[in-house]
Amino acid sequence: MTLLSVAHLSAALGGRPVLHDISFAVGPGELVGLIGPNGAGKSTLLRAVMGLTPATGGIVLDGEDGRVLTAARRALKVAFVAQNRDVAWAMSVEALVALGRLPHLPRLSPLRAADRAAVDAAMRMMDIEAYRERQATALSGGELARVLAARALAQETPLLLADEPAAGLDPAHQISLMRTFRSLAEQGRSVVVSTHDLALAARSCTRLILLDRGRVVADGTPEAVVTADNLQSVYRVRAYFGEVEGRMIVLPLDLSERT
Ligand SMILES: Nc1ncnc2c1ncn2[C@@H]1O[C@H](COP(=O)(O)OP(=O)(O)OP(=O)(O)O)[C@@H](O)[C@H]1O
Repeated sequence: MTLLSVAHLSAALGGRPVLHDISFAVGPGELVGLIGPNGAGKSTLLRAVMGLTPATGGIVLDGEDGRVLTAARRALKVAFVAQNRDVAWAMSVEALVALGRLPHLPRLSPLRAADRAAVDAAMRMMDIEAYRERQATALSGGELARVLAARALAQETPLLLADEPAAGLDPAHQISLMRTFRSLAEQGRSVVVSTHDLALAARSCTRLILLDRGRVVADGTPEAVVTADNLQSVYRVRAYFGEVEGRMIVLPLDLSERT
């Protein structure tokens, strides 16, 4: 069983090929880290899965053809935390998080008890209850990032895609975000999260997909993907590798001297 399946996906932006023949499937229980250098195609891939960027190839979301899903139906299957954190309107944090419930509500209906519970739970998970009444446009970068993640969590979809959601978060909130994602996966959902934090990805994710210049160059366990060779050939860095509490540690140290 898969919640997301991508087959031979290719995309071009501004007339330039950006994704080349990408195929993978993600099943319930997986927390997949999407890694790769700047410009590798991580955002384009996530946006293509969401139907926000034109692409060729197959996309199946929770058993339905992603190419023909209506926006309303898609919103019941997949939530998206975008890299762009612009908020257009000065609304309260609580109202913004509650937008995540719209796909579940009949048109113009007020929130029901279950919707309020989902909003409260999402705010608790992202530690933003103290900002409930604050204007979303008057938060710090990391606070706003947690609010936007909470909106996606409130959507309670089987599949969650998040584009660099940990960027700008302090260490405690980064760890707690990844714990939340891990716990969603353990409940049988699928999460795909892009990040540049190789250490966090290696520690938290059940699987990593490494993109380079629009192609999948490695896909497997963190130990199989975050290797000295891959860091050298894809990121051009050398790193320290270790293990603490049974989990992998990786710390980029310097630019690679090998060519
Ligand atoms: N609107 C656009 N028009 C043309 N090229 C684009 C456009 N948006 C992105 N690109 C190019 O597509 C490639 C993939 O970009 P993408 O944003 O998917 O990479 P990324 O892996 O998410 O990068 P980053 O880690 O820097 O966020 C890059 O080379 C980028 O310059």
